[in-house]
Amino acid sequence: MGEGRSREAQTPPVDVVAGVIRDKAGRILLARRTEGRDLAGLWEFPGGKREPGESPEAALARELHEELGIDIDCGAPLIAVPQRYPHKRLRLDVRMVGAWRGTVKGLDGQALAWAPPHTLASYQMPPADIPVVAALLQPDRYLVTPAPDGSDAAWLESLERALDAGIRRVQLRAPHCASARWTQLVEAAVDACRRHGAEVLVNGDIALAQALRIGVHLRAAQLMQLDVRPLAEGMRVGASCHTLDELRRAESLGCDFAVVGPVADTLTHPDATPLGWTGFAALREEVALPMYAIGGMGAQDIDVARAHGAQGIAAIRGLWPT
Ligand SMILES: Nc1nc2c([nH]c(=O)n2[C@H]2C[C@H](O)[C@@H](COP(=O)(O)OP(=O)(O)OP(=O)(O)O)O2)c(=O)[nH]1
Ligand SMILES: [Mg+2]
Repeated sequence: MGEGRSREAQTPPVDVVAGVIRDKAGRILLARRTEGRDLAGLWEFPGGKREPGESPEAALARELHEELGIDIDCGAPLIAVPQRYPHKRLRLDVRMVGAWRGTVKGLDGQALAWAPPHTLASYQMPPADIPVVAALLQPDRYLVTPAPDGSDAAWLESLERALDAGIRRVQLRAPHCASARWTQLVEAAVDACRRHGAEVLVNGDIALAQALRIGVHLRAAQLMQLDVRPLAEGMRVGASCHTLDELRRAESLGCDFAVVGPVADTLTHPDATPLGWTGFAALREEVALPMYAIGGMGAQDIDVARAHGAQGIAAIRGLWPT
């Protein structure tokens, strides 16, 4: 890290607040940034800079009144994304908009689009918006399975209970499990996940992922040895990352998301120094990937994770029914 960079790291981020506005059909409003401003031509969630002393809620209401001519009730926080751009740092605080009144108009001459949620990824957006779109569309909990230490039936029963409890993204992982037994168990688990409409990735085994047409979750060392995305587009690729180099590789390979940690102390890696939320956010702002926080996490940590730009949390113990 050069001297210029470390000085820049100390400039405080610009506080931006933006809103997710939906119509009765569930479509989401996007605005196109006008010519002559930074990031011109890209689509964004309407909003703007917070003024000194202004609350995020008041700033969002003011911006949407000025830019769109509507009056809003500010709803729940969705995600707050720290992001570094070449000439500034940003914290993009995105709120769900509850009720709103008036007729939406592009008062700054900006183009507007009502996007059905599944089309959001087809709009060109600034880097900070990639985690925002993922927060709208993808699961906030990522279950990593523990090794089956008892019977296979008991392990499958726990998986089933996790799926019943609403888990919709699962990584099948069993570091010390013999391979024939594991392959059989993976097949049964994939079946259970499909029945529940949950997405499933297998840890490390690219060939098995291809054979079963499921996703793959890359280990950090494996990630660094790859030069191309190991599965076709449409098949999920996740990656475990601990450093900025690994995150940059995950981003350049076109991984769908990364898992980053340990954020807190964890029994899985007792010797690792936790990143803390500040360390997590510092990595977060350098890449435009959806990132799950892992290490001592449970469902109760999702809100704080989202406030630091995470997609949500990943966990073994914290999400596995006992
Ligand atoms: N509103 C909004 N801004 C975003 C998004 N994503 C993203 O990177 N940004 C960046 C672009 C800008 O650098 C910054 C927002 O500043 P802005 O220039 O739009 O602020 P503003 O509406 O107050 O307008 P201005 O009068 O200061 O030009 O945040 C997004 O989804 N919505
Ligand atoms: Mg604006």
